[in-house]
Amino acid sequence: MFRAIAVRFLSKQAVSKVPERNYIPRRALMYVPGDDYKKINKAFGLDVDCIALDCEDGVALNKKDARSNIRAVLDQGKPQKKKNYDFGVRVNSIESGLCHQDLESCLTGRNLPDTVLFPKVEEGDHLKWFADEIRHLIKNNGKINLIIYIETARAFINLNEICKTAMQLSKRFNFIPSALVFGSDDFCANIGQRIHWKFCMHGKKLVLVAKAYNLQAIDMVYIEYKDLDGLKLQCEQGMRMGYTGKQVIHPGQVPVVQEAFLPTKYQIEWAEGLLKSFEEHQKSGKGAFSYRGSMIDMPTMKQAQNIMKLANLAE
Ligand SMILES: CC(C)(COP(=O)(O)OP(=O)(O)OC[C@H]1O[C@@H](n2cnc3c(N)ncnc32)[C@H](O)[C@@H]1OP(=O)(O)O)[C@@H](O)C(=O)NCCC(=O)NCCSC(=O)C[C@H](O)C(=O)O
Ligand SMILES: [Mg+2]
Repeated sequence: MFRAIAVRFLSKQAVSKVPERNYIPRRALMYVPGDDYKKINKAFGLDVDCIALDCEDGVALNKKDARSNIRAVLDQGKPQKKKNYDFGVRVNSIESGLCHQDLESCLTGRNLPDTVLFPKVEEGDHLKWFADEIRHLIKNNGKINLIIYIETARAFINLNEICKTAMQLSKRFNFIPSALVFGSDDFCANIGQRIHWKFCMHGKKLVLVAKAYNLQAIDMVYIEYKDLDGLKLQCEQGMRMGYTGKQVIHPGQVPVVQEAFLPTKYQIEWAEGLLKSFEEHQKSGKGAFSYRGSMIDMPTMKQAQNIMKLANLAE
């Protein structure tokens, strides 16, 4: 009796451990240097899922007052576009000594950004620091999404602990963990390498852990920004690994990435047909059946649902 109650209690705990979240599309996550008004205005005219005004690496060390520009942009209110988009601010890392000033500037004005992008997170304690900061800074029950950057060897070693801490803290503090980003450029610098195409193993680990915690996984930046064929190829590789989006640094990259992280017409047609067929077979009492030469059952049906969900959300 006691065991049955304990099992029921534990399984309830396990189920509620990783919450479902509202899905905010972030196929292209576009950086815009926060000190550059011209680029900021340009970005607001683009059809892009996520705009991240940057205080960190896209901004020179002697221009770190970018945070004041960003505050001014936030105070004017989020520019409205035909389609909603995620409006974020990437602050500097804790280690830089600039993070507190960035957060103070960007989170205490008239309007909050939708999302804070938090670079170079290496351990759970970094998130405790962050949670404590925003507890003091954000007023009136405001809440933000949090995107966590994984870009050092230590971060990869501590990945599970980082996500677990984020989940636990989010129950008590005013942020919602939304995504992990693979900061491959910083990762290369951290481990003393130059070329990052070979780091699939780490990229896969990031996807795996992100999915375990219902987080989006956002892939590496492609710095050869004029090579759109190479970008497309890398998007496809990332998508096949399970990434849901990619970092972008130039307007020319946006349409390629936005398109690449959508299901193709063929996939949508396949999924629609499969779902219809699945329903009919369920009614006639068949769990498994044949569809266009493949065996279909519950997991394949869920894959088809994922495709349709993505297609509908990004419309
Ligand atoms: C890479 C760039 C420095 C190139 O800039 P530029 O020479 O100005 O490019 P173009 O002349 O081709 O630009 C054409 C027009 O587009 C505007 N533009 C360019 N980039 C952006 C942008 N990011 N956002 C908005 N608008 C942009 C130009 O102003 C031109 O406008 P117009 O004259 O009206 O036609 C530049 O693209 C750039 O600075 N990109 C951002 C760099 C950046 O943010 N880097 C850091 C992020 S990457 C990262 O952090 C990776 C991760 O952390 C890791 O560790 O891996
Ligand atoms: Mg980085």
